[in-house]
Amino acid sequence: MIEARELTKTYGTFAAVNGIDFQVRPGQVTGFLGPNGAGKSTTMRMILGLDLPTSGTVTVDGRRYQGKVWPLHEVGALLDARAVHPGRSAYDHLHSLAAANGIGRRRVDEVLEEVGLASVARRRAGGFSLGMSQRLGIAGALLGDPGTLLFDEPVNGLDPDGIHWIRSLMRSLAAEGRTVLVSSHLMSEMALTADHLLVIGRGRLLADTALPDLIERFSAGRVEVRAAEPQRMAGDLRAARAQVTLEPDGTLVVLGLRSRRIGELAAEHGHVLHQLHDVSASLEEAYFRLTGESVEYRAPAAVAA
Ligand SMILES: Nc1ncnc2c1ncn2[C@@H]1O[C@H](COP(=O)(O)OP(=O)(O)OP(=O)(O)O)[C@@H](O)[C@H]1O
Repeated sequence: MIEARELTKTYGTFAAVNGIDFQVRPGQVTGFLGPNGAGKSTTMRMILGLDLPTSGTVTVDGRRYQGKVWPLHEVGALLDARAVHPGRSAYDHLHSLAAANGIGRRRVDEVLEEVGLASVARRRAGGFSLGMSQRLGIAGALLGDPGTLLFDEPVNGLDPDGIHWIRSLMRSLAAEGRTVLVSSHLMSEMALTADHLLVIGRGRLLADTALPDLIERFSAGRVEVRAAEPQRMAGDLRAARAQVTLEPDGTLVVLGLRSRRIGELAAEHGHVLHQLHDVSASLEEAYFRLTGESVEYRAPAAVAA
């Protein structure tokens, strides 16, 4: 379990992380989401002890970082996949990490196999593609078989096969009872991987929620109706104080009445309905609405000529 209390990191007067509280529980994948510059990497660096909080605390399994980087058998992390000496082979890189942590050679072979790099283990890491570097970084995180794992943007540079692989890896690590925190700025990717979400924007926590609850929160009771007589149906719905929009394809988008009541109303007025369904927000939509105010770097809107 990772636990942050009032966690804050300031650079001069700028608060990159601004008094956030959260728990990352074992046995599930927790997605850490937010726009560029939201404070995800800074938070992860503080969890790992690579950066000290300006104030507040963060603990891993109830313990505070004690001035040394967490040993690999406690916390494994993928932060910057390119942070490998370019002249070293994948094997040598992992072996030196292993040796510094009292981990045997056999485990190096195991993780190389697990991440699919066994056949290129003797090649220079400097010649690796971004996807291969990501795999090497992940191998480093797994080396000590730790109970807590942090992955910063792990699918960067991976092809669809690689993306699928990393999703299953995260899920199986969580299923083994480990604590897994994965950062991303892509909601669509997290939708397929995470059980729980922490959403951050401008250094503040915007949501700490199970995935379905986030969707529910932004769905706002929108109902779509297709009726044999859309105009007459719209009139009857408006008379019942609903807000109704008639789309060009004849669909009525209704706000302010639940689908059950709309069905009853249709029966009362003798309408034939072809479709009646509650529209839930997509996760992407929920995310954009949640973070809309906190996007730091946005392309300027096109100026009309
Ligand atoms: N060493 C530093 N000195 C000054 N400002 C910093 C430093 N490190 C980070 N920041 C600022 O803190 C904010 C948060 O950065 P951080 O890298 O944590 O964001 P992020 O959510 O990981 O973004 P991204 O998705 O782009 O990686 C940014 O505005 C960044 O410019």
